[in-house]
Amino acid sequence: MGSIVDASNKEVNGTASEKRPAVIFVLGGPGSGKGTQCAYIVEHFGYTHLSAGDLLRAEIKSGSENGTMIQNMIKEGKIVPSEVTIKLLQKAIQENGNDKFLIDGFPRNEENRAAFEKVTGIEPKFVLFFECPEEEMERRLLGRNQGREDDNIETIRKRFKVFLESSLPVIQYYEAKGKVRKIHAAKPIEDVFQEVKAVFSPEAEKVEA
Ligand SMILES: Nc1ncnc2c1ncn2[C@@H]1O[C@H](COP(=O)(O)OP(=O)(O)OP(=O)(O)O)[C@@H](O)[C@H]1O
Ligand SMILES: Nc1ccn([C@@H]2O[C@H](COP(=O)(O)O)[C@@H](O)[C@H]2O)c(=O)n1
Ligand SMILES: [Mg+2]
Repeated sequence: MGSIVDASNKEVNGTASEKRPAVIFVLGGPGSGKGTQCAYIVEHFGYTHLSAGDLLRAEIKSGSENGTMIQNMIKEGKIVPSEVTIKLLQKAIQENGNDKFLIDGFPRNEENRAAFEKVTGIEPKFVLFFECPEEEMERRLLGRNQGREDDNIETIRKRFKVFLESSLPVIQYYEAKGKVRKIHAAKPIEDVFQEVKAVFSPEAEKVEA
């Protein structure tokens, strides 16, 4: 697996057109537990986890020409132009041998969603949506302690606003298509994973097919 095809299934990168990878979008507010649960899904169900935020942070560290722009956007809780994020996701998919991916924190707005679909022709199998109250997400982010420049109260409030205004409409778009699998995320990590596991069980996946 590895090459990316456009919507007409023509080759875009890599070798001749191959089957598109299976993609699950993992969405939810900042601090809802997306990364934490993705790590468990990887362990139990063999997916590869790609976090859009992690890819953008790695791009800053790499000294790329886009680094300063990305850093400023992240500090302000803003959404980086789709072109930049999609290139990073495409590269990560291409470089990986797996054929099934969890794409965490993407699409973050309508522009992300439409551009990804247009460029890759990939429709998500389903969307995992971690629903969590803001007060709980705020508590988690302020206690995360991973040295993230956006885990301060000022930026957290901006991220919540962007989530409500730009990301929720994307979830509603997929809801209308019957693709959203909602998870109640304001529970202990293990309890959340029990709910996640049910979505990934072979029986549940059969219904998706
Ligand atoms: N169910 C939970 N209960 C309590 N704490 C949790 C739970 N899930 C995750 N956490 C903790 O909350 C913090 C945020 O979790 P995580 O990084 O998984 O969230 P996220 O949705 O990926 O956030 P972001 O959008 O900012 O990347 C971490 O410190 C994590 O250990
Ligand atoms: N599709 C995306 C995803 C993320 N960003 C930027 O990165 C920040 C951190 O994202 P996390 O998922 O790790 O919380 C986010 O606030 C955005 O600034 C983006 O632009 N586009
Ligand atoms: Mg995360």
